[in-house]
Amino acid sequence: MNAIEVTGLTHVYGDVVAVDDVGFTVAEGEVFALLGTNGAGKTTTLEVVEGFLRPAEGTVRVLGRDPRTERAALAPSMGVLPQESGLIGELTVAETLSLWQRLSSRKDSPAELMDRLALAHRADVQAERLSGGERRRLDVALAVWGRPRLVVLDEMTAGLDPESRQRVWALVEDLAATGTTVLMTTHYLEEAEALADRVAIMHAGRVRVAGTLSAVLSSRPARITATLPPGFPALPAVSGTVDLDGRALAVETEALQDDLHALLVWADRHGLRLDGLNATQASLEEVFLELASARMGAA
Ligand SMILES: Nc1ncnc2c1ncn2[C@@H]1O[C@H](COP(=O)(O)OP(=O)(O)OP(=O)(O)O)[C@@H](O)[C@H]1O
Repeated sequence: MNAIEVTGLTHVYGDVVAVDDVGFTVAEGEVFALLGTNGAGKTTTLEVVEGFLRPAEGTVRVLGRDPRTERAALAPSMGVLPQESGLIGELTVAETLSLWQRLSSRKDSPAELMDRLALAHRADVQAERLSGGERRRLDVALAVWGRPRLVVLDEMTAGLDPESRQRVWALVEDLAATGTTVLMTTHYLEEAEALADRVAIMHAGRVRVAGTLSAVLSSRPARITATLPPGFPALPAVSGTVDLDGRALAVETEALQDDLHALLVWADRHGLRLDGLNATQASLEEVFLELASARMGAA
């Protein structure tokens, strides 16, 4: 079953079309990352999924329910991390978690969560006195409280140092391993690479590319680079685009295996060494930047 089904979603603020005919599904137990440029419509999409916004058009089902009209019924199954912190400034970390213990129908261990998110030494500090990263970690603790069936995480590691980011990743990996569905946004592409089963890249309100990470990456040309030896003979025929700058060879290709094979056979036949030979798939960052710049240019 799909945990989330979004079809034809459009949302407008005044005359700004923030989300324009967006559709995607997230299977139960899947980690799905929405990526995109600033203002692409990610938070708006999440807020519709969370039931906070009524879309202008389209349908959204979350765990089989309408998140706007059935929010109360969904609450026990869904944890939400908004982009902006919603903590009560006067409450300490420990008080915040024990309040959650009383309010939530899900049970969890404040001590364990504080430990996992490196907040134990800050247990008696008021939320308003925490650092930005500590507040974010406390927000994350509330979102994952009691291992909900579904968590929606908007920029969960924004402003976190690398060690804290690793802790949050470990928490999300652990949730996913026990079957929680995760819908997340992030500006850190390595975060999507580390955690997500599938990604969708949004730009200007639309989903431009979606799929598994390997499908998204293989939709873009791969690259072979090498330094050719002095006086190298004529290059072999390859299907990709060859860029030769002196002895520096770069080939952009949709057929990485075939073109690499052709180059290696050619080098072998002529007894050549290809210094610094490197063959790589496009990175998520390349896909992202290419989409953003192409679409902006076209806009
Ligand atoms: N409350 C609002 N009123 C008017 N316009 C809004 C409002 N919230 C968002 N927008 C506009 O809607 C568009 C999408 O914004 P949204 O916050 O969904 O994007 P985002 O992808 O989450 O961006 P970011 O990565 O910067 O957080 C932007 O053009 C934004 O300026």
